[in-house]
Amino acid sequence: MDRLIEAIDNTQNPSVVGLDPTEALVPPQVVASFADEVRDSVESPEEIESAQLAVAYFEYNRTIIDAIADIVPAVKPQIAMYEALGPAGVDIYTMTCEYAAQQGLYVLGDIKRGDIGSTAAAYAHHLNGVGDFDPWHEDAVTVNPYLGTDGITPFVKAAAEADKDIFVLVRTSNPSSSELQMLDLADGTKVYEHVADLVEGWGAETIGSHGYSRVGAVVGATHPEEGKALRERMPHTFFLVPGYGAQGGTAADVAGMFDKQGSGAIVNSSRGIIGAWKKSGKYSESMTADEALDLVASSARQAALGMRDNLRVAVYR
Ligand SMILES: O=c1ccn([C@@H]2O[C@H](COP(=O)(O)O)[C@@H](O)[C@H]2O)c(=O)[nH]1
Repeated sequence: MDRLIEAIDNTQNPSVVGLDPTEALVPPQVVASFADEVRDSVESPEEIESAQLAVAYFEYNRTIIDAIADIVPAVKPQIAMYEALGPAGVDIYTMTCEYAAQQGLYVLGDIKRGDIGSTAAAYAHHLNGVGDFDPWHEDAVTVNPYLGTDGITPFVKAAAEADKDIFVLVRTSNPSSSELQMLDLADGTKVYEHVADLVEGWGAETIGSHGYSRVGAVVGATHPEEGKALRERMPHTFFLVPGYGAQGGTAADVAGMFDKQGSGAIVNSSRGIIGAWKKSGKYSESMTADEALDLVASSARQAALGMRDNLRVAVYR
């Protein structure tokens, strides 16, 4: 986690921009501008739509990355948005991760994998690659702990080998998260608290020079009180905090998830940054693709600066 913490220190910005493109978030003239290019490159007419969206997603992502790379430490591409397009989308996911890494950003792949040990070992190649080849270009991935220790150990091992990190789901931001996570166990703890204790244990051998291990936790901005209590309970665990912005979380809600030095967490916003152009009031259907991308860039930068400034006030107090 040392590299992430140093990137946050360098930017004085504990936020990560989520790259979660959807068809509704990319201006239509940008998608349309790739029609001729993909028509000549696909093997069958059925592939045209996904190929066209995929190249449009990459242009959109590159525009956003260029607009924010000097002010944020990290990006979090959500692989589901890319897998939804099939192989063309997966290619764009890896190209996005590579491009972001080339711009000096820490790349947190939101892949939420989890399986029995042998299969988890295969998923863990997201971190340690294939021989010397790193096809994914991620610095960290998210992992689902539902299968327990043997589903996590391969990721911890791969992360240590490759000098990378993982973030394990502990208290997620979504409305139904309490159905399982808030259940009471026989010893009086909640399920999510038990997972939190496991996560501290899974990371114990990998604590870096800033006091945090390679095994981070996902803690939703929508649970401020539980997040604050988890900060105390998990002194060596760095938090990835989604749920800011579009899901209702605020800077005040996440403040308690940071440690006394203003470290210990990074807050994600996806739609709130990459979709800011839609709320700018400046968009017009008559814009060219280049004009629309300029608006995407300026709106994303403005939203990212606003988030940074709000977090600075709430966290670096
Ligand atoms: O508990 C969780 C875990 C992951 N996510 C992911 O974060 C982003 C949030 O997107 P917004 O547009 O900022 O709401 C998305 O990729 C989720 O899959 C989460 O929201 N909550």
